[in-house]
Amino acid sequence: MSSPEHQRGPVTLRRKQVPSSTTDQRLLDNKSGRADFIHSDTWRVLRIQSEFVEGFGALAELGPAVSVFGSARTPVDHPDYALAEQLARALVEAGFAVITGGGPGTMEAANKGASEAGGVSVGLGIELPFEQSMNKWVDIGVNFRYFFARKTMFVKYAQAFCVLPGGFGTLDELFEALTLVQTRKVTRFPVVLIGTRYWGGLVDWLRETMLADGKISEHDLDLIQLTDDIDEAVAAVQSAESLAADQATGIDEAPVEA
Ligand SMILES: C/C(=C\CNc1ncnc2c1ncn2[C@@H]1O[C@H](COP(=O)(O)O)[C@@H](O)[C@H]1O)CO
Repeated sequence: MSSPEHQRGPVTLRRKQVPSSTTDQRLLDNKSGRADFIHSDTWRVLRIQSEFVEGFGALAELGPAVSVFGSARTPVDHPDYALAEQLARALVEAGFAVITGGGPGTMEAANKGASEAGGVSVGLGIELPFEQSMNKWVDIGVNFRYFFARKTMFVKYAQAFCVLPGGFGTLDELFEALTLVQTRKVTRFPVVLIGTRYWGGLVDWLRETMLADGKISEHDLDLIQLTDDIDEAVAAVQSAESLAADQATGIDEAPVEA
């Protein structure tokens, strides 16, 4: 007598592996009332997947865009707030949408500048342990539970990064971008630091300590541009197209370092 056989999608189950119920039956049964599965990694994978689906869906038709980073703590009356507004306005005038973290401070300023200039003002919000809402200048907002899904969007939908003075969050975003470009995980794109007084010390340290100690190459430092001038920042952003074209033709090729 042949043993019972059960097909579960591509999987064949025999003997003791044959289940006593069908997949549909298990799906529709809710008798146990248990809900702890929502805290399992398997369920989280689906939530993570849905963040990518929603993010890609919301931003797929965005067009050319620049991600603008900077401190969540910049007060409205701080010169950096005005600088971020001015930068976003100039980016919109140059034909770019502006993407921020959707929060307060510099993010709010950039969204305000972009929205008031009639451009597309995007906020990629993040769920935080304390109450936090998207700033009122965001016109397309997507909220994320997971930092890494959100960070993918900043890179995927931007032609360049502009980085205003900021803290840990800003540095994280800056160095993630630089690492992605350095390791050629993304096509080379401009990373513009705005604020020579604030960033100058960091750039000096990168050159005098990190480069001098052989932890990065001269070519890696060339990825960063430092300026106080908004027009210069926008021009650097606009160089993204020619950078991409150079890379496609191999002009920008530097040897991959071991
Ligand atoms: C701490 C405060 C608000 C936090 N709210 C944030 N909302 C959205 N995005 C944020 C927030 N805080 C950090 N980020 C991301 O990091 C960058 C700013 O971090 P920094 O440490 O302030 O430099 C920013 O670009 C965001 O993407 C205060 O109310």
